Amino acid sequence: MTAPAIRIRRLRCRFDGEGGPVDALRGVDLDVPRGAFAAIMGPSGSGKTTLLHCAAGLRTPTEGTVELDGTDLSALDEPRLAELRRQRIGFVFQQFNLLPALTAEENIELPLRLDGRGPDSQRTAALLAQVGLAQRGGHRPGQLSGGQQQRVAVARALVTDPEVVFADEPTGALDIRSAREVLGLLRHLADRGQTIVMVTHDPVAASYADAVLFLADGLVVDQLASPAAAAVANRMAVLVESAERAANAVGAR
Ligand SMILES: Nc1ncnc2c1ncn2[C@@H]1O[C@H](COP(=O)(O)OP(=O)(O)OP(=O)(O)O)[C@@H](O)[C@H]1O
Repeated sequence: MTAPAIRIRRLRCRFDGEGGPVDALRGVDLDVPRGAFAAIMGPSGSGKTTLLHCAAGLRTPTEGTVELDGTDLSALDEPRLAELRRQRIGFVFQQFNLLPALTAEENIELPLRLDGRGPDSQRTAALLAQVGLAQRGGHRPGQLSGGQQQRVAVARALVTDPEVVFADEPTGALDIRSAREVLGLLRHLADRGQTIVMVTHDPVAASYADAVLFLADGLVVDQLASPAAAAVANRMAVLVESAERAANAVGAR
């Protein structure tokens, strides 16, 4: 049996908050098979971003393990971890994070340059075509719509042919139509074998994934396979209500 793209075991992450320690993750187990599109949802503060950052090697967990295609991230020193992030992981951010002075082509090629590799103009052109922007390579981010900028960011995340693309609220800054375009693109990439892990607050966005993982208070509390948006919204409503009840109970003490 081949290793899953991501294998997480007993993951804990504790922060030193102003009011004392905060347990953002309290023992998360998770497998993401290769070529799967997984969505992570949960009430505000449930640990979604912390989980994404630990899985992507951006944050060192307090306890537990993260394996990327069999590589244990905790066994790597910081230079090797940075190399793994550059070569084996793609990241898509809510605010696109494109460099405004660079063209779409130059933004897409940036991860290769940062890794000491020369750009490959054929690959850049193929990626631009794949995200539906074949004619826009010479445009700067300011000359593109939000949806087009996010599609450039997706192409940039793919340029190193990463094992996993992590997306943190990739449609959070987009209008409905652009959001659907970006989600359709992510779905298409997953159908072609790209592993994707996406944090989202939007049940419709989650419905594009193969499975949704629900977090509450630092724990995985539920999963839905082949999720329909209405079922995701119902599950989230219950989780948000119980998180609010718990917060009120703490406040009343
Ligand atoms: N750097 C930090 N220092 C202290 N506490 C933190 C830090 N980062 C996150 N936390 C706390 O850890 C918990 C989980 O945060 P996290 O950002 O992972 O949640 P989230 O589910 O992504 O929330 P949201 O949906 O609001 O973005 C929260 O209680 C948060 O306040």
